[in-house]
Amino acid sequence: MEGGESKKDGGDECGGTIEIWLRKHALNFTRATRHPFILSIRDGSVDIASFKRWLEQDYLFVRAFVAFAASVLIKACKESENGSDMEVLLQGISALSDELAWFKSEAEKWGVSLSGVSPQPANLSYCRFLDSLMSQEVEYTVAITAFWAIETVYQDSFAYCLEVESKTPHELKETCKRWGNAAFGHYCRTLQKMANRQLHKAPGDVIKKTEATFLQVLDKEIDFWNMSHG
Ligand SMILES: Cc1ncc(CO)c(N)n1
Repeated sequence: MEGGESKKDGGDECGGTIEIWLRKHALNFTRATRHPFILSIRDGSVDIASFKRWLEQDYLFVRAFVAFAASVLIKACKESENGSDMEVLLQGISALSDELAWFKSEAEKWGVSLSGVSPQPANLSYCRFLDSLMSQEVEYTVAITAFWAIETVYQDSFAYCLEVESKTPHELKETCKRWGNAAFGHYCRTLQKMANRQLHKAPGDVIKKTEATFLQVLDKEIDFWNMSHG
């Protein structure tokens, strides 16, 4: 399909299935990673009430995301022929533990109480979608690609807010660095290789299902950013 027969990972940075999809669905990807909320952080015009709403809702999302990450880890242990997938995902889960602690301290910094927050409809819908991907019937290929996409939307969005020309307010730099930093970028590229490797050996129906799931993730991410408008 993509010709890279000599590559054991099923495709290099420009020739894997994921790279093809990123080109094919560039508009959707851009909508998810260059959302008005992100643009407002980058140009310094961000409404702090919107930021606080995002912070509250994302804390709840990350708690649900931990369970999804655990389900992807289990699939990797059972299905991946590559033992290093499990190690990458285990490290990712350990980073999510730091992330939850970070949300708590960040909320305190902004005077936001996380204990009484209830999830908004877009958040509930995203969490239900994650739940559906946790089922045993969902292939590792589908799950690891969704996992990659979820992390990558944040990486790409927040890295954009850290570019030299950006006017991101100082108080939000730390938030942007959480996902926009180079190490997180490297982690996302590792996840991308893992997804590509799976897709390279997947049957056609699973590839189709994975592409549809990727597009669903992008839609859910856009709806999630929309919540910040209140
Ligand atoms: C909604 C959302 N998508 C992706 C991430 C990345 O972990 C996050 N924290 N929240």
